[in-house]
Amino acid sequence: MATGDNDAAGGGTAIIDATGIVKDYGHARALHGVSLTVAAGEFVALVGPSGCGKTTLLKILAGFEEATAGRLTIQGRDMHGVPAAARPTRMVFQKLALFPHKTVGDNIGFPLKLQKVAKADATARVAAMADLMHLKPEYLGRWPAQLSGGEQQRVALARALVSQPSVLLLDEPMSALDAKLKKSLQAELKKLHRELGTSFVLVTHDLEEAMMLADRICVMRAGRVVQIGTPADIYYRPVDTFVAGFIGETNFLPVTATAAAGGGFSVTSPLARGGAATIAAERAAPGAGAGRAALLVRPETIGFVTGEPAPGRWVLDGEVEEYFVKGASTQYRVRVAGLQAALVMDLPGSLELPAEVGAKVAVGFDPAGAYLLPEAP
Ligand SMILES: Nc1ncnc2c1ncn2[C@@H]1O[C@H](COP(=O)(O)OP(=O)(O)OP(=O)(O)O)[C@@H](O)[C@H]1O
Repeated sequence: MATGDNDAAGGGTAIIDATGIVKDYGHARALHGVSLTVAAGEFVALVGPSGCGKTTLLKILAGFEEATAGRLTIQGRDMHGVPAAARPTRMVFQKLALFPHKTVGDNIGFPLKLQKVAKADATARVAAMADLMHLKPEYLGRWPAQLSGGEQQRVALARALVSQPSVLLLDEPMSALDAKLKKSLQAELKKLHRELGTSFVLVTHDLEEAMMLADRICVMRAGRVVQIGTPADIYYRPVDTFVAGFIGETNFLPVTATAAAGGGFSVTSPLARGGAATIAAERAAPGAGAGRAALLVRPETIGFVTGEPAPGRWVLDGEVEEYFVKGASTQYRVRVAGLQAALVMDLPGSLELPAEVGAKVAVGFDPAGAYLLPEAP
């Protein structure tokens, strides 16, 4: 779907409806009119380069920052002037904000104490939440410093969830964890989301994490939303070279496009052998038009060509610049004359390497399976 497609996934009821959110810090504009809806029970990830405004947007949803302009409703209620504590949202920060001098149990139960929940009820809810987060009962009497980093992050999650918020806002909650712990907490987070039916909005730098966890990904750039869509939309149907390049390493082949019947395009490239190729209308971004354009060719769709290429394939000649054995796959970088960046290819991993550094090679792909984008600005 194109830019501005903010409809909640699956047409569910919007729990968060943010329209035209502007945020100025002094004279600097951090958000330039951002619109986002989040459906009840949906998991949305906010991604984008450092400083693009992800955390600012999350803080506005949480009530830790007030928007300069725009309208925010949560559960149909206008949030203007509503303090964080009175919103049906809870936020988990990148840096743990656990109280060091309260026990783990008191940390988790703190929101219930504020809500003046009866002690027996609160104790039961803290125990249930600790259990859900795989925190052993004996941990409840410890100090936060006596738990590991991953366990502390689970305490922070338990504290955010104990008061049963409708929306959980997560600001890079896993960025401080090592790779293995991160993987296990990601799996737990996904399971938790499924079990609780709470809406999650996650800010992350980790694109794989966003692809794995989110129902929809919102890609931001310089205070604006560039595209909102399912992980498959964002990966296979990016609106431009920025989104395509941001979500995974990829290739852009300069092409010349002319309009073809049925809304598609006929494309040619001076760098490729194989003649004009037809790109169907559904394989062209809404902004792509006749003239100079970029063909998005994902690394996993390119292979070495030996002998006669299959009909319809485009073939480029080049030289192996580098390769990386990654286990399940091997990445090759092939220098092609006339192409700015080396062509990146991901081949299935194998014991025998198909080519060494410096080898003259031919690589090929099916242009009809590529995706046409407007030329990079
Ligand atoms: N309290 C503040 N005062 C002034 N400027 C701020 C403040 N908070 C953020 N900014 C600026 O607003 C812009 C957006 O910041 P924000 O933290 O929302 O970005 P981000 O996308 O979350 O970045 P990162 O991925 O690095 O965390 C940045 O240019 C930042 O310097």
